[in-house]
Amino acid sequence: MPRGVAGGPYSGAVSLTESAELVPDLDRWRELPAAQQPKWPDRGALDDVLETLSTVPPIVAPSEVDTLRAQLAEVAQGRAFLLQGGDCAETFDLNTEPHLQSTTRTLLQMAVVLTYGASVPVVKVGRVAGQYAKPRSSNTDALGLPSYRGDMVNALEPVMDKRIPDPGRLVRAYANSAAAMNMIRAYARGGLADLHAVHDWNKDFVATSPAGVRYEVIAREIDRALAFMKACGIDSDALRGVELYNSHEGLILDYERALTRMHDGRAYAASAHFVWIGERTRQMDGAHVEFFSQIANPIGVKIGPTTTPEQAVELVERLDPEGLPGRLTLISRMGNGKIRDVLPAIVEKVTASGHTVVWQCDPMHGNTHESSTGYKTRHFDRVVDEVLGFFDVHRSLGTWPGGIHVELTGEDVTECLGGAMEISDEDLNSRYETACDPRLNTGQSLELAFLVAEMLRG
Ligand SMILES: O=C[C@H](O)[C@H](O)COP(=O)(O)O
Ligand SMILES: C=C(OP(=O)(O)O)C(=O)O
Repeated sequence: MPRGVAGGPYSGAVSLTESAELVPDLDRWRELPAAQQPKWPDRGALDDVLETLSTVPPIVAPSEVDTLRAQLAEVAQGRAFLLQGGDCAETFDLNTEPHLQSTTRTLLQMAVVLTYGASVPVVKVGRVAGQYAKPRSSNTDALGLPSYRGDMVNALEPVMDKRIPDPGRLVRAYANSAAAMNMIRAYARGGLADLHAVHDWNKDFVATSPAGVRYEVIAREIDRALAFMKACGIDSDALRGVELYNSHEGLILDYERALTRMHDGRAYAASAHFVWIGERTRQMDGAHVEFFSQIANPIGVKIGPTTTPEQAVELVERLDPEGLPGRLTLISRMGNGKIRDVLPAIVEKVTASGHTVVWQCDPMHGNTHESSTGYKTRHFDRVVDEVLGFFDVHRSLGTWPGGIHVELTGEDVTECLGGAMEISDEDLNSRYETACDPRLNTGQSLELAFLVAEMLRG
C-alpha cells in the first residue's frame, strides 16, 4: 500500500468509523514542493526509521497541546503574554542536565520579571526538547561541505562523511527530545520553578550585573509583592510550579508526519506542543503550509521583512480557517530598521480580516551581521530596538504586543554584542559556542526581560 494512504504504514491509526471528510489528510504535502528537506541518501533506511517513529509514544499529550492553545487564546486577546526562547540549534551532545537546567532557569527568571511588568500571566514556551533541525541559506558552508542542517539531519563536525544526512539521527532526535521533555516537566513542577527561588536568582543578577542599578526598582517592587502575599497567607502551590511547554521549527516533514497521532478525530504533531513554520518554508503552495494546515496544535509562522499584508492574510486564512484565537502566532522578524515600516500594514490587514492571532516579535533573525572578527553576530541594542518598534507599532494601532521569541542560552557565552557587559567584536571568540546562530547569554536575556517589563508597564 502506498505510504500515507489511510491504513498504510504511517496513517496514524485513523479510526475506520470516522467519516472521510473529517479525517485530516496528513500526506497531501507529499505532492507539493517541500523546501529545505535533507537529501537522504537511502530512502529505504529512511522508511525503516519513519516506520519506527510512527509507533513510538508521543513526546507531548493532546491534552497539554489543547491547554497551551487555550492559554495562547488569552494571549491573542490581550490577557496574557508569550515568552518563547532557547537555543538556536539544540545538539545531542549538549542535551545534558546542566544545559537544560540553565535554559529553563533563565526562561523562568525572565518570566517572573515579565509577569510583574505585564501584570498578566506569562505563557512559557522553550525552544527546547526538539529544536534539532535548521533551514540554511546555502547548501554548502564556507569549506564547501554540505551545510550543517541540525543534529536531526547531519553532524556539525566539518567532515564530508558526517555531513551526509543520516536517518538514524531522526530516532536520536526523538529520544533526546523525549528525555529532555521528561526533565522539563519535572523542573516545572519541582524546586526549579519555585517563585521565591527564581526571584532570588534575579536579585543576584541585579546585585552583580553592571546594569543592575537600573533594574533595582522593579526587583524591589517584586520583593515587596512577594512579602505582601506571604503576609496575607498566600503561599499556594501556584507559587511553586509552572506550566512549561516545548516548541521547535517543524522543518523536517517526514519526522513531523511520523510523529503525528490521531486523537478524537484530530491530528496532533506529538513532537512538541507548539511548532512553527520558518521564514524560508512559508510558501503558500508549499508542503509546510499544507502539512501545518492539517494539524490541531497551536502553530506559528515567521514573517520576514518581505512579507506583504496580502500574503499575511492568505497565511492566516489558510492556517486558521476556523478563526480560533490561539491557533496561530505570527512571529515578525523584520530587523530593527524595518519593523516600524513593514509591520503596521500587516497588523491592520490581518486585524481587518477578523482573525485574532498572537502577535509575537522575534528580534533576532532580522538583525544578524558578520563582526569585523568574522563571527555571525547580533547587537543587543538592535534586538532591543526591534522589540521597542514592535511595541510602538502595536501601541499606535491599539493591538496587543503578545510576546517575544528569542534565541538564548542560560550560559555565559559571548555570541551577541553589547549588553551591560559590553561584549565587543574582539570578545566574541572567548565563548562563541552556538551550533548555528548567536544567542543572548543569561545576562543579556535578563536585561532584555527587564527592558521589556518596562515597555509593558509603559
Ligand atoms: O536560525 C536560522 C537559520 O537557520 C539561520 O539563520 C540560517 O543561517 P545561515 O544563513 O548561516 O544558513
Ligand atoms: C530559522 C529560524 O528563523 P527564521 O525562519 O525566522 O529565519 C529560527 O527561528 O530558528
